[in-house]
Amino acid sequence: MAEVLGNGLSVRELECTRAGRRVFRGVSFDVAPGEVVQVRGANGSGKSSLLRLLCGLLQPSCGAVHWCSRNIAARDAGLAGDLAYMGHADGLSGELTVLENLRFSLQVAGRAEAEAERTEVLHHLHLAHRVHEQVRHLSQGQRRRLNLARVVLSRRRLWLLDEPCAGLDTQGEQRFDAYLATHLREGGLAVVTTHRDIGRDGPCARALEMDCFHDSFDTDHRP
Ligand SMILES: Nc1ncnc2c1ncn2[C@@H]1O[C@H](COP(=O)(O)OP(=O)(O)OP(=O)(O)O)[C@@H](O)[C@H]1O
Repeated sequence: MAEVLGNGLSVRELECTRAGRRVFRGVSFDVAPGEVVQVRGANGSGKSSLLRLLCGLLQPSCGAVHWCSRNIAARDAGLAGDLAYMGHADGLSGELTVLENLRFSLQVAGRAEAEAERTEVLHHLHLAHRVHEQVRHLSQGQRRRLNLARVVLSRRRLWLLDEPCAGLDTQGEQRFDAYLATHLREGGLAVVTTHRDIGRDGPCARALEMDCFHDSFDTDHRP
């Protein structure tokens, strides 16, 4: 196996099979500190599946993911303590308020003390006036903003974000871009699925086209 990064994410010859069907194979790439990889591709090409493999929620049928040179399949690679994952489902409790949801997440992330920072981020994401409302009363875009607040405040090194801008308005997208830029500047890493052009002008931004990793006879995912 080719050498893996000692301080980042290394993906080698990754193959994904779901319900007995191969989704993709031969995916290899590295993400070093300060870099973002933008995962692109047609519907069903495996973008979400890739992210779930990267954080260990799915097991690969072939290949491996290494975090700081340790295989995440070993479960002791330290990935859980470094990872902020945003999936399609937001994982928020509709019964709890914005503040209660955030407090709970930050406690789990070991960042319960980040109160001043929390206030600032909520203000920046235009959620400050909704903190005592139940999350079930928020719009989809507001829920996405709250999820973004969770990711930002977790201060984890590795962001794995699945369509983080879905439902965000233009201002929300700009806020996301700003937080991502700060994260990278501070040495963070990110893998992001999105159809928007994020970070493409940055020196370390790279696109990963999932449509390149399918069997030629499998046309199910093609537009
Ligand atoms: N829970 C599941 N069980 C079995 N197969 C699944 C499951 N989830 C997704 N798949 C299949 O895996 C393939 C890739 O799906 P995935 O959601 O990763 O694609 P995607 O590129 O993220 O799609 P989209 O752009 O529509 O969100 C699809 O063919 C899909 O049918």
